[in-house]
Amino acid sequence: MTLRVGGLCAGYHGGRVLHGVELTVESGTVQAIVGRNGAGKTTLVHAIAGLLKPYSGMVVVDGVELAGAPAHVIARAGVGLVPQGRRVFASLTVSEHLRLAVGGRRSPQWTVARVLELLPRLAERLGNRGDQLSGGEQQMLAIARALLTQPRVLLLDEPSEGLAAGVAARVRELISGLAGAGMSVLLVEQRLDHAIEVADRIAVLDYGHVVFDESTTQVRAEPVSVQSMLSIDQPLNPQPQGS
Ligand SMILES: Nc1ncnc2c1ncn2[C@@H]1O[C@H](COP(=O)(O)OP(=O)(O)OP(=O)(O)O)[C@@H](O)[C@H]1O
Repeated sequence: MTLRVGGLCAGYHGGRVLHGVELTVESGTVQAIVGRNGAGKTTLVHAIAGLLKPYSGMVVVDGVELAGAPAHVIARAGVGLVPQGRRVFASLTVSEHLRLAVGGRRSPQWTVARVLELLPRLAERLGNRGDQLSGGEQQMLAIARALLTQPRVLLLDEPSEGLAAGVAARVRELISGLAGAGMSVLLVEQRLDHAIEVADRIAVLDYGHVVFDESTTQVRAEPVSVQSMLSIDQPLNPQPQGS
C-alpha cells in the first residue's frame, strides 16, 4: 500500500505549520522524517492520521483520497499510528490494552497471538499495568496496539525517544522487519544516525517544508549536507554496533 502526501498544508488556529508537504512512502519501505524541534513532524503525522484536519492538500492511500477524513476512517483505510509519548494507560493492564485495540474484523492479519509472538516480552507482562512497564515495554505495547488495527501503512512518531540504546535498537529491528513484510512505514526520528540505520529514504522537514528527500544510500555518501540542515553536531555512526 502506497502513501502519497501532496501539497499538504496544516496548522493550528488558522496559522500554518506545514507548507505544501510532498512525500511518497512505497510498500515495504521505511521513509524517515528528521527535523529540528518544532519543524512540524508531529503535525505532519497527525494531519495524515486525521487527528488534525489539514487546510488543504492530499493524503492518498492506495489511490483513495483521505485528507480531512475522521481519524477512525483513516485507521480503517489501513493507516496505523504509534503516537509520540506512547500514550499507554497507567491503570490498564497489557492484556486490557490489547483487548481494547482488537477490531471486529474477520480473519485479521494481526491477532493478539501473532502480536505476542512478535513481541514476546509483552506476553510475559500481560497482567501488568501500564505504569508498571518500562519505557521499552510501553513502546512495544504502543506498537502492538497499532498492529491490532491491521495497518498497511504505519506512522511512528519518535518511537525511540527516551529508550536505552539496546531497546531502541530492538525497536529499529522491529520496524525493519515490518517493512520487510510489506508495510509502508513513515518514521519520525530525532537521530539521523538511527534514521540511516533503518530507513530507505530520509526527508528533512524544516519550518514545515520538505527541504530534502533522498535515498539513505545518498545520505550515507554525504551525511554532512543533512547534518547542516539539521544544524546539529550529531555524531554519525552508520556502522553497525560492535563492528
Ligand atoms: N496543539 C497545538 N496548538 C498550537 N500550536 C501547536 C500545537 N501543536 C504544535 N504546535 C506548534 O506547531 C509547530 C510544530 O510542532 P510539532 O510538534 O509538529 O513539531 P515537531 O517537529 O514534531 O517537534 P518535536 O521534535 O519537538 O516533537 C511548533 O511551533 C508548535 O509549537
